This record gives sequence, structure tokens and C-alpha cells, in this order.
Amino acid sequence: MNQSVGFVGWRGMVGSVLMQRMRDENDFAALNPVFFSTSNAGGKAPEWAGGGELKDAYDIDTLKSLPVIVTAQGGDYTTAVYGKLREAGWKGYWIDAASTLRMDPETIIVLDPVNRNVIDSALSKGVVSFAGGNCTVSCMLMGMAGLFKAGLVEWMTSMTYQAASGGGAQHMRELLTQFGLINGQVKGLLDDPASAILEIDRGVLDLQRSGQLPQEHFGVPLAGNLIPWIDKDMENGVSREEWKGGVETNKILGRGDGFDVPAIPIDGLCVRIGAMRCHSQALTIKLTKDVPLDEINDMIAQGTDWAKVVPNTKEASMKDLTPVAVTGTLDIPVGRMRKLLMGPQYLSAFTVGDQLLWGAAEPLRRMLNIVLKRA
Ligand SMILES: NC(=O)C1=CN([C@@H]2O[C@H](COP(=O)(O)OP(=O)(O)OC[C@H]3O[C@@H](n4cnc5c(N)ncnc54)[C@H](OP(=O)(O)O)[C@@H]3O)[C@@H](O)[C@H]2O)C=CC1
Ligand SMILES: N[C@@H](CC(=O)OP(=O)(O)O)C(=O)O
Repeated sequence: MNQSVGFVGWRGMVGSVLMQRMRDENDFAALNPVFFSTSNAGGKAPEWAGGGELKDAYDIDTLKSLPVIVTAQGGDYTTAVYGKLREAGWKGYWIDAASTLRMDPETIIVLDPVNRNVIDSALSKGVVSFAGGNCTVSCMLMGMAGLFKAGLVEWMTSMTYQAASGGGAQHMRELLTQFGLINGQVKGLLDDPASAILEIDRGVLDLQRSGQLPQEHFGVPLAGNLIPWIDKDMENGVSREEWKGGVETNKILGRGDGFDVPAIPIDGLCVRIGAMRCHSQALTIKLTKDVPLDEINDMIAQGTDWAKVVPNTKEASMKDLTPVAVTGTLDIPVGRMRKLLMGPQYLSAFTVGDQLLWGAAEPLRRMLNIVLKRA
């Protein structure tokens, strides 16, 4: 008999991508979905899933009756509900998109093409709490898994170019509104081929600095700009997004605190740019030994089924290694690979991933299937 699975946060941006992927893969055939809402209990569950009534996402008794709960509702919801559920004696599987529980020793960060061994070992020990990783981390690992698996990474820096979607739907809207208003500001000059570009530039800057662009979500204009800080301030010069890069990557790989193998130093700077939903990253890797580039290419291509090596040429990089090329696909292209001037053990790479697919929804979908197959 199909297991019942509770879905919370299914209509949000991450949740919608998750629902679409599950429908594309016919995952619903193997489970009995129960839909929840934090704002509309008693309302109608999605038509494509047979309708029915939305349950109250804060009702612990209803949640407790389910063997599996998947949530993309966000960290505040997890904080409000998870502890109460466990205190009420619930022993079911919790699969979560939020960062809240990721570094909890009782929780495993899931990215099964990379850490299926960690997941299986945890399941056999009775672990029941699973969280998808930070989007930048998951996308990077899906591309670079081959090098980690081969033990070739001594340390790595990641300089990110993160899309507006990482902040949520409202951030994407704000970015597009800013672009539109900026265009409107200089449209007359743009339409006139004889106008001076510096006049256009001045017009853009005047509007960007005027405080008149909507910036409630980003805090400053992102259109025609960038923001070199993502997430909270850890009060030591490090942003929380940068901190996650090191600790989550190591936890996913089964290294560092709580594991027998030492952590790999991974650090860098995280930057928000005006892309829509793909995160990109420029990586510098110190290899544990000098390995020829063609062997590195092979290892990366074989690291996961989704890693795609892009030849280090201008044409291929412009065509295949951009957010526009990757959005809406599960591909993780890795390109710009070459040995750096610092020496034969120093490798550069550039990778791009859809942060709503591998960065959020896909690891949850796959973890749900792993759990259901065990039942
Ligand atoms: N954005 C991202 O890139 C990533 C997000 N995450 C995690 O996922 C969580 C959810 O993120 P995200 O999907 O961006 O959040 P959203 O704001 O899109 O959705 C969250 C919830 O808001 C409620 N909501 C209120 N109004 C609307 C509306 N008009 N349309 C849709 N939903 C609405 C829904 O709850 P209800 O139906 O109960 O009213 C929904 O589940 C994040 O907090 C984070 O923890 C993880 C990785 C990446
Ligand atoms: N912080 C990411 C998005 C996100 O939700 O990350 P996390 O799941 O680690 O909080 C970004 O802004 O691009």
C-alpha cells in the first residue's frame, strides 16, 4: 500500500518546483499525498492531485499521523513545528529544504548522487531527519564531486555569483522592476543613436542612487549593481552564506566534526548578482597532487550523471556555461578549467547550477524516494 506523505510549503517557489519535478517523474503514483497550509487550512488542495482539503500545517496531531513529512515552507516553520512534533513522540521521516536543522548532529544533509553512503549509513542507524543543502553548496558538489571522490581537493575557494531567486520570489520581482524602471529612465536617450553614452550612464546612476527604486527586499538596487554579502553577518567578517559553504560541504562529504576524516578547508566570498535563478561560482582548487588536465576532465565528467565538462574555449563558455543556458535543466556544467600560474597543483573552474532544482527541490525529491523505497 502507498505511504502517506505530508507536503508543507508545496505552493511556494521551491515547493512549486518540487511538485513539478515530482509530477514529471510520476512520483505521486507511489505515495498518498496530504497537503498542508499555514494560511489556508480547509481550503482546496491542488486539483492535479485530486483536490481534497488542505490541513492545518500547525496541527501537531494531524502531522503526527503521517510517516513522512516534506517541507519547503521555510526555516521559521521548521523552528515552530519540528521540536513540538518530536516532543509529541513523532518518529516519522522529516525532509526539509530549510537551513534550520542542517548542522544539527541528528540531521543529515542530503545530496544522494554525492553522499548516498552517508545517507544509507544514517538510515541504517535510525536517523529520521534530513535536510537539503544550501543551494550554492549542492550545485558546486554536483559539478565537482569527481575531484572530491578522488581525494584530490586539498583546499578550495568559491567566489559566487548568486541569482536573485536565492532570496525568494519577491526578490526576483524587485530585480525585474528595478531593471524596468532604469530602462524607462533613459529610454529616450537609448532610442536616440546620437545620444552620449555618458549621459545615459549618468541617468542610470542618478536613479540607482536616488532611493526611488524599489529595494525593500535587497536593501539596495541590484539591477546594474551587485551585492557582496549574502545572508546574516556571523560577526567575524564572514557572511552566513560563506560559512555554510565550508561546514555544509564537509558535512555532506562526511568529513570534519562528528566524522573520522578531517575537514577540507573551503572558503570564499558570496556575491549576489542580477541573474534570475542560476547560481554560478568561480573555484580555485589546490590539488593534493599534480594531475593532468585531461584526467581531471574525466573525473569531473564521471563524478555525477549531471556534471558536464565544457571545453575551455570562448565559444563553448559563452554558449554552455551561463545561467541562461542552464536554467530549468538539471545539468551542472563545469568549465574554464585550467592550471593557474601559481603552479601545476592549482586548478581553476567555473560552474553553474539551477538553484531551484539541484539547489533546492531535487535533493528533497530524491530523498523522499529513497525513504519510500525502504518502507
Ligand atoms: N528560495 C530559495 O532559493 C531556496 C529556499 N530554500 C528554503 O525554502 C523555503 C521556502 O522558500 P520559497 O519557496 O522561496 O518561499 P515562498 O515565499 O515562495 O513560499 C513560502 C510559503 O509562502 C506562502 N505563500 C504566501 N503567499 C504566497 C503566494 N502568493 N504564492 C505562493 N506561496 C505563498 C506559502 O505557504 P502557505 O501555502 O502555507 O500559505 C508558501 O509555502 C525558504 O525559506 C528556505 O528555507 C532552500 C533553498 C533555496
Ligand atoms: N541563501 C541562498 C538561498 C537559500 O535559501 O539558502 P539556504 O537554504 O541555505 O538558506 C541565497 O540567498 O542564494
